[in-house]
Amino acid sequence: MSNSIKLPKKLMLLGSGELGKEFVIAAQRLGNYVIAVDRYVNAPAMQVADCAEVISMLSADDLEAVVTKYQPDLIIPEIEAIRTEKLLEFEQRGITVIPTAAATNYTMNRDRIRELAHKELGIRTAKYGYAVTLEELISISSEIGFPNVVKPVMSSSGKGQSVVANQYEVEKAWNYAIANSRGDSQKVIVEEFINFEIEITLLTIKQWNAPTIFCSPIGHRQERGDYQESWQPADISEDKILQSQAIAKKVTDALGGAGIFGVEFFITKDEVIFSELSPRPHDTGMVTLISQNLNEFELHLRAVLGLPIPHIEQLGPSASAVILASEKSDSISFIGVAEALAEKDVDIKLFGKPSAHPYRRMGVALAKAETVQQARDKAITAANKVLIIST
Ligand SMILES: Nc1ncnc2c1ncn2[C@@H]1O[C@H](COP(=O)(O)OP(=O)(O)OP(=O)(O)O)[C@@H](O)[C@H]1O
Ligand SMILES: NCC(=O)N[C@@H]1O[C@H](COP(=O)([O-])[O-])[C@@H](O)[C@H]1O
Ligand SMILES: [Mg+2]
Repeated sequence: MSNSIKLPKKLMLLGSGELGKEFVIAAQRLGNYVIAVDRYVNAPAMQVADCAEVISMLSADDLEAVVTKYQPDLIIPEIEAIRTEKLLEFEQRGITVIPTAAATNYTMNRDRIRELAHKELGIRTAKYGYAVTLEELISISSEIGFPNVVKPVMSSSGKGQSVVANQYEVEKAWNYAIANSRGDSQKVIVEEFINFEIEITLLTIKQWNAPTIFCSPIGHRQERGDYQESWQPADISEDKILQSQAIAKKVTDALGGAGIFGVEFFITKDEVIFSELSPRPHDTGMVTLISQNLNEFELHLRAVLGLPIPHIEQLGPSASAVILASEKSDSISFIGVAEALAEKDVDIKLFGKPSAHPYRRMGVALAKAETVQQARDKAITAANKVLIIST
């Protein structure tokens, strides 16, 4: 099989943030040619790619222009906000879209992936409903009960998401969701609030010509719907790992194609509840930059190129903690990196984003230790040492 794979390949990355940057590094190490595309100049992955293009990825015309210009072998989406109907057209023209054009379309809309998982595949999810007006949201919220979680169907990283404690907070949640919805979508999903013991990401690697394989589960903690820290391995029972693997296999088989998927679950005392998934490396999976022999970006690359993955090794208790900006700035420096790196088994990645705004993720601290708790403490301590200053 491997003899038939000819390198280098020409890869077009749609979205060039921190996840893309690590993917480009992995791709470059095998000599591939990468065109990094995003909506702004000097995005992290552009800094390490062969060339860069700044376009609106929601514009079919812009996508057509870059694809015509470069004629890539593969198109690799890195974010959700892409005109996915256009990807379908590229796929029909013979360009491989990762994992498939249909999968990117399913997962950019919370309602589409939810209907696939729950209605078509019969997978357990939180109770949910949809609303396109405030009146509908008021009515569906009282059916679902309180507390519940309201999210725009088109958003990511917690944008527009809020936990609603009672009926008096519904209007505020509606306004917040609509104001932070991607594109012109006016649809929100309201979900039963799951009081989970832990939430996990199960990195699931779907291969062209080999069985689906899994990484050890990653535990994580979120605030404002956005990831703050993650750790591996997550302490959950073997039985629940097998249940989550079975669900991840079912959903990723339905989506098809090849690549890594970050499949998110809520784990309660008795249940494994499917939440959502990314058809690409996952932010919480950045912990694999320190915790595995092959990180999630190298795994994604191997899977999409059809290269073998003979063995994934988990290297012991590990954690990641985010480095967030607190202010708006177009000119950024960091201090404290030396102090953070002075600790054994700590690493820092700064993404090189050209501008900051409150809560924007600018870097990540990684740590390994004897126990998961120690690794988490170490990663958080390191992240706190790094200070972002405007220059
Ligand atoms: N029904 C729910 N019950 C409890 N917590 C929830 C629920 N839905 C979401 N959350 C919390 O909010 C976080 C973000 O939600 P979700 O993953 O749906 O949003 P997202 O915007 O797609 O995030 P990302 O793009 O970073 O994965 C979850 O990881 C979880 O911590
Ligand atoms: N949860 C999805 C996620 O983490 N995506 C990552 O964040 C970047 C956008 O960052 P920005 O908003 O700071 O530009 C994306 O390009 C991707 O790398
Ligand atoms: Mg999520």
